[in-house]
Amino acid sequence: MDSLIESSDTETMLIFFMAPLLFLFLLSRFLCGKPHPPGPKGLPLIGNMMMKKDQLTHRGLAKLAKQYGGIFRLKMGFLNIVAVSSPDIARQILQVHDNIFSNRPTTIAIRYLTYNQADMAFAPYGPFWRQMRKVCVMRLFSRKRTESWEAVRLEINDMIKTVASKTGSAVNLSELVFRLTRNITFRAAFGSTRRERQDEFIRILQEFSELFGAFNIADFIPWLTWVDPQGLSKRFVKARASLDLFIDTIIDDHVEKKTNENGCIDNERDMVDELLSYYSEFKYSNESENSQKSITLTRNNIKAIIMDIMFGGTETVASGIEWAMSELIKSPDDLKKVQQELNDVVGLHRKVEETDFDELTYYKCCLKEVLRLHPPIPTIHHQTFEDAEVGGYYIPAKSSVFINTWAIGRDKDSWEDADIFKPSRFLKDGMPDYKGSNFEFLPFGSGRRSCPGMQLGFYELELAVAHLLHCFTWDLPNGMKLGELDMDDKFGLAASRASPLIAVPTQRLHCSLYRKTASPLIAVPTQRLHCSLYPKILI
Ligand code: HEM
Repeated sequence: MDSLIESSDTETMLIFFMAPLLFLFLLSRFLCGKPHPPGPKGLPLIGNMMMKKDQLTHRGLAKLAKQYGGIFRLKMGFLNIVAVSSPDIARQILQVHDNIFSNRPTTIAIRYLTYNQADMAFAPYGPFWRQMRKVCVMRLFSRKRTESWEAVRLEINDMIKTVASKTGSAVNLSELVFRLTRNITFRAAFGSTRRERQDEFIRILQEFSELFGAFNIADFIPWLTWVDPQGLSKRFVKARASLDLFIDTIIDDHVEKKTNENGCIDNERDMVDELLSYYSEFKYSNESENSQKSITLTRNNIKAIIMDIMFGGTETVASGIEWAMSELIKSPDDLKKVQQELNDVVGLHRKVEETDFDELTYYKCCLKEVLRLHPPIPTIHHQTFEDAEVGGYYIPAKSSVFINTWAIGRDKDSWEDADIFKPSRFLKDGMPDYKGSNFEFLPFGSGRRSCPGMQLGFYELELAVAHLLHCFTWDLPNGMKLGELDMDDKFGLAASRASPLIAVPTQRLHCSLYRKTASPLIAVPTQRLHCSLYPKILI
């Protein structure tokens, strides 16, 4: 009897809780009148969570798009995911309905490790994000901030010297370029000091990277957050504590330097100096958009922005350089054309300079082709503020939207021989550019949340690859044939090569051009003229 009462109680409870939800669901469908996008059928409650991990990568999603179309839906527990791989739907999301789709989805790891979205990349779309973006674009990534551009040149110089010392032997190019971009970002963010602590910082970044990528069931079934079944919380706390320890000492040093020197000397300013100046320059308030507004950055803001730069600007650029070298080594005709162009425009008696790029037409086509085939961030993640309608489908508020730029760059309707490396396609007039106005080519995204570091990132890519190709010719090691070069990618923060790129450099350009400082001129003087002609001036 008791159990009968209990079961009928449970049913009543279920009806009590479920009925309003069902009613709201039917009401929203009635009001909206549009169907959800198609997609694979899932199980009750968990939806498509049993899908294999690789089905959720850019390649897996592209496969599903062949079955369900350019927009489809996945249900992961309580989370609604919409995957897009059609240029036209991407345009509707990033341009036509940009205001509705400008939020970023977050996870428990992201929220904790960004000090509750105190950064720019994950800040909710709104006045705070706008201010943070203004600070970053105007003060950190601007072309006027010559220190960042100088950091790129200095570190590339060092990298070339390292390669020159290894000519004739196999070089792990992947490792080399990842070290290069980490060094550039570290120098731009913290200045040239503190190098001895760089390894410590890299270990912190690696732990952050693992935690960002870890599958956390509580992200999909929120009531499991309190249970923390995978025990991730302890790792989050430890990772953030080690970042606090690391950056707090750097911030303290900068504050001390500022106090001692009564402000920094302009050409010594690193990104931490720039951010510190926002302690006093602005005061942020939550007032309306048009009111007089200012921003004060807290230590947490500074730490979170520095991590944005480390994650946004390191693996992305390294992956671009690594793929450019891979594609060109695999395609000797294109490599020959690029090196001939470098000979014609630059010659072999000086280093390639930024001013040469306008004339390096074929080289620039190669870089665009690399970004088309291997966009470093292969899926861009956005989130809806409110219910929306796209492509005739209903997209509920708070859906995560994954724009598969990897699949879009290989879309057969937009690109001839879409899977083939063919830089010459970009020689034709009217070909899409990478800057965000062509939706069949979106390596830096488009619209409000597009990449603010595009100019700096492209400069690093352009300069590093040009130097590597101008100074050296590259061959595969141990007689490896071109067809044997593995071109698989792996899914992480950036879609880098699955296996490292190893190649053997042979010198083309004299590397004395890459000496850090010219060696001093030493000579022995013998007198010709009598020195009384140069009397000391008597005061
Ligand atoms: C080849 C190099 C790079 C590529 C391909 C790249 C690509 C991207 C993409 C696709 C996005 C997302 C756009 C969207 O959501 O619509 C993004 C955002 C972002 N990138 Fe980059 N990026 C590169 C270099 C950099 C560099 C050098 C930095 C900083 C130093 C940087 C900082 C950021 C930040 C902070 C965001 C978030 C912007 C926001 O949410 O408002 N990126 N990037």
